Amino acid sequence: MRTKLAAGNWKMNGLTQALSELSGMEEAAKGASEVLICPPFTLVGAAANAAKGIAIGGQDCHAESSGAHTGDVSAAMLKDCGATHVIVGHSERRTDHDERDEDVRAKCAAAWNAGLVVVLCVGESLDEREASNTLDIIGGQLAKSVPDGATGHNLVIAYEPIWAIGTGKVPTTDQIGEVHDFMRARLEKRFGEGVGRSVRLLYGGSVKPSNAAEIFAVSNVDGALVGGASLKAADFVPIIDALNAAP
Ligand SMILES: O=C[C@H](O)COP(=O)(O)O
Repeated sequence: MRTKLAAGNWKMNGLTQALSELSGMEEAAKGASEVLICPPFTLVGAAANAAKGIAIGGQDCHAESSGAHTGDVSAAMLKDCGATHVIVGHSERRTDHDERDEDVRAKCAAAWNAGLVVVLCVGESLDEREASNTLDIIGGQLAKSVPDGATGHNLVIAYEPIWAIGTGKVPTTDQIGEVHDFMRARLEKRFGEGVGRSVRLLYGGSVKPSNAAEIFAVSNVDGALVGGASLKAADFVPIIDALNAAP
């Protein structure tokens, strides 16, 4: 049985005052689902100290554990200040920082070396979907981005169609289910049924209180990676509640 996961990615949002939102999420986080918030680097340590019953993660890490990389943060540094998870391969990193699957793979391995759980993002562009290439793209990203050594404890995959991020556009539940079933099958084939069935698969892209329950009812959807609607407890709590109530 996979424990469901409600993950919030605050992206480049949040000053110190934003930490007050965490306390508003704590009651909902007592439910059956795990709750994870990934604030900007500047708030990771403070969030880890403040949060009760909520896991804290980074939004990226460097592939090396230390060295001359001005402005970067290593997985070991995230772990050291209280993070338990890290997002890697988000499409905004792939676009803004030209990250390729090989980079994502190296970051994932570095995070595992530091003892962090990785939330690894995959997803197709609108052009790729309209060309009916979605499953090829997702299959390629999974093959190239995920290192050997995955387990249900160290890896979470987030399917985030790029065209659905921050746009209010959401795939149909059939489209989400098709990709999630495909990812499950690919993970089972590569890592064996035991591991493949234990890796949690999140959906991300314009998840809101109004559509969360419908998305969480889709087969092989084990939770969500939520951007905008994770910034405020008033928006995120109904999503956590919907996940707690999901079949
Ligand atoms: O990491 C989160 C995703 O990019 C989704 O963002 P969004 O919920 O604002 O569409």
